[in-house]
Amino acid sequence: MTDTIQADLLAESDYVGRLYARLDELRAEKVRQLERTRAQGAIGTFQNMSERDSFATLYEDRIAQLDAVEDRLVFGRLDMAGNGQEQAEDPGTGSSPRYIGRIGLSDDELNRMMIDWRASEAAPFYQATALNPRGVRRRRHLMLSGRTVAGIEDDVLDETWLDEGHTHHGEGALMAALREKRTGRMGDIVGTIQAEQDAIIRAGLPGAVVVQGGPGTGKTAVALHRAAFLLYEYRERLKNAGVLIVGPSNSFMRYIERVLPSLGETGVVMSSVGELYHGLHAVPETNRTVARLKGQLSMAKVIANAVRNRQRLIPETRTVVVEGTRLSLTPKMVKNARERARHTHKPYNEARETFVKVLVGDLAEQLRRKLEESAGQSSTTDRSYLPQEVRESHDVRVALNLCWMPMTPQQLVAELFATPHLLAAAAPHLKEKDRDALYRRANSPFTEADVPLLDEAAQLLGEFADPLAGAHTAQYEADVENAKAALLNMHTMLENAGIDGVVTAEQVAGVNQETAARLTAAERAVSDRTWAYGHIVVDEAQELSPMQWRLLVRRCPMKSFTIVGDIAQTSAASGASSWSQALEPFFGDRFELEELTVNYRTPAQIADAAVRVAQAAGLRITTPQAVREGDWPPVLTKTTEAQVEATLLDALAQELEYSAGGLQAVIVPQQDLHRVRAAVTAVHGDRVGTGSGGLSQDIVVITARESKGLEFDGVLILEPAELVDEVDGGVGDLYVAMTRTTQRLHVVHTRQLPEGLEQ
Ligand SMILES: Nc1ncnc2c1ncn2[C@@H]1O[C@H](COP(=O)(O)OP(=O)(O)OP(=O)(O)O)[C@@H](O)[C@H]1O
Repeated sequence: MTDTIQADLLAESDYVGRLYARLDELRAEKVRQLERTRAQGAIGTFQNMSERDSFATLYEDRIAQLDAVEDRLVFGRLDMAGNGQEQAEDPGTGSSPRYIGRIGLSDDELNRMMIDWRASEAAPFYQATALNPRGVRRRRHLMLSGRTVAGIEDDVLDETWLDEGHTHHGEGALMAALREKRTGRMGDIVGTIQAEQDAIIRAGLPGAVVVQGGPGTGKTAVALHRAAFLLYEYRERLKNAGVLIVGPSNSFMRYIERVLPSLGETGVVMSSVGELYHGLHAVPETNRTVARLKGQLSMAKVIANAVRNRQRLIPETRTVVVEGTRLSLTPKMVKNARERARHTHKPYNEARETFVKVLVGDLAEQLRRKLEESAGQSSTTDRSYLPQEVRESHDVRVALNLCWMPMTPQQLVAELFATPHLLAAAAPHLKEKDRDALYRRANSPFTEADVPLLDEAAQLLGEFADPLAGAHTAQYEADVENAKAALLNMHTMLENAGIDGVVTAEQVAGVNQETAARLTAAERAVSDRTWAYGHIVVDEAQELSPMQWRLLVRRCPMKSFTIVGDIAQTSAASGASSWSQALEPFFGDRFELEELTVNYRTPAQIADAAVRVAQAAGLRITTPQAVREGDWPPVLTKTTEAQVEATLLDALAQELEYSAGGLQAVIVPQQDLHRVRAAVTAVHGDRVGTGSGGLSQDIVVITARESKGLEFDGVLILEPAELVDEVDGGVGDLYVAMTRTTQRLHVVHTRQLPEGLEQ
């Protein structure tokens, strides 16, 4: 190492040390503040306690944020043609540097020490080029090892600096980042964001931005960095509304979950499409016909019909007994009450209150007349208790419920698909064979395709509050019961101390509601189906059905979206075949289409094979330019049915040697998943995981569908022809599977290979 490099590494390490010292100081200060707040104890009024809790949460969040930015706190330095706004002059270069890092840092006197990568002053770090240097003389990447600078990469944009001796080059910060072993968790790319990516990340908040890009072009990375940017740039606007990030599966959400915290953002709501209906963990929909049918926009009408059909008339007069008096409930009375209830235009469960009120009033009037006739009393007698008697009559409850039963979305959807005549009435436009395909037992688990239908039903049904029952919600009643039990002990203590009656169970239950009001936007948003987000990021968006789009647009009425995906990777039966077709019903033509063109993940030799397979099958794809050639072409191993398992295990052993501690995926057809996982586990034990794997597991056995969005150092595919067959002959899943690797691809097959795979 030359003396200049050595000296620069030391000088930079010195500065970086000061940045970390500042981070430690801030952290210690917040820890002290938190301890002081907690030490105030659980005394004082509810308001004091609630303020104390709010401060404690604030400090805890800040400490978590400061902890999360520890790794590679700073990664860049810009030497600008001085404009008086920079940090203190560097005596070595005579320039005024800007350090770029994960968050902004200032010293005690408010002198800027490091700029947040999202600030506009940091933008030239990502955007400056030799042609348009934007005032940058030198861009420096700092590669950290712990808290010291282990490497420097320079990019000189001012040619007068080229001879100064203060420039260092290696393989490049980007290449070094791409060479790193995968951990099963996505990392941030904040130090090496490329210009075409940066332009998308920094696009404004309003409107919908669609990012189309082939495999490995950084769509997911860009989407997440954009979320972090928007939260920084539009903090005030997004603070209360929050940002929702939606991805295809739980393993994908686990794969990306650490990126935003590492960028200093913790308050984002993340959800797979199967979890979008609060409290429900929907399973994947494996029946492609069902997925296609339930994904169609016409399902909204089916659900609306199903709700309407639950408001029934009665064919003939029915007798109901109230306190021994026989009353008549006529078809006309029910029809009139239904009309009045529908006229309120309220959701089903809320409109039911009107329905019940009208009929209870009518029946109470009938009862009054009958009582007066039989007793011969005048109408001045107080009869105001009669409606209550009518409400409490068992007969009346049964009769009214039969006409207009209060319902949950789960009940409505489960009964709709389990009861052929209900479906026939709600979906007359469907062919009988399609309705038969949709049939399933009432207790079957809900699938991802049901999620938007449940959401639609919830929208139309509204809150469940039974006017035939008490005024409070079940949750409130439960809270009061809990509080009563908790207070019993306390009252004894207070009585002993000569005081009582200070708090009631109702007050304590009320505090629960206040607590709910103090939760962060993110926490409230998760549990509130009607929450309107300020921005939604959708990853693998090509897979969404029209009904899923409808749900998401409802969650963000401002239609501020970042939508990333690759049309060529569509495999869902109800997924998109073009962005305009998918988005037109919701956004019209009001969306910006951006394209990413460089594949950072898959080496060219393997990416080319994937492109050949896609093109041979007639898939229209954009072919991104791979940044690396790679050391290995795809390895193809043919075997027989009898030998397939042994061959696969041999191939895996070989690949594990190559990947040497990296993450290895075995991607198999759905039908072979359990068998292969068992066989691989028998040999490799608890090294074998599912989903994206984890730090302790370096072998992952999954289906092509599950591999969507993930990446591995090596990929071993079993029977590609089967991956094609299981999605009705589409090559989308095989294309996805082939492009998950950063290094090697090995294919084991007994059947003929799909066209294009062999060179
Ligand atoms: N600018 C960059 N610097 C360093 N690494 C990058 C950069 N851009 C992308 N990458 C890396 O390339 C890989 C692929 O990125 P990402 O998963 O975001 O791509 P994608 O377009 O979503 O892929 P796919 O559609 O195939 O799932 C990731 O490991 C990511 O960290």
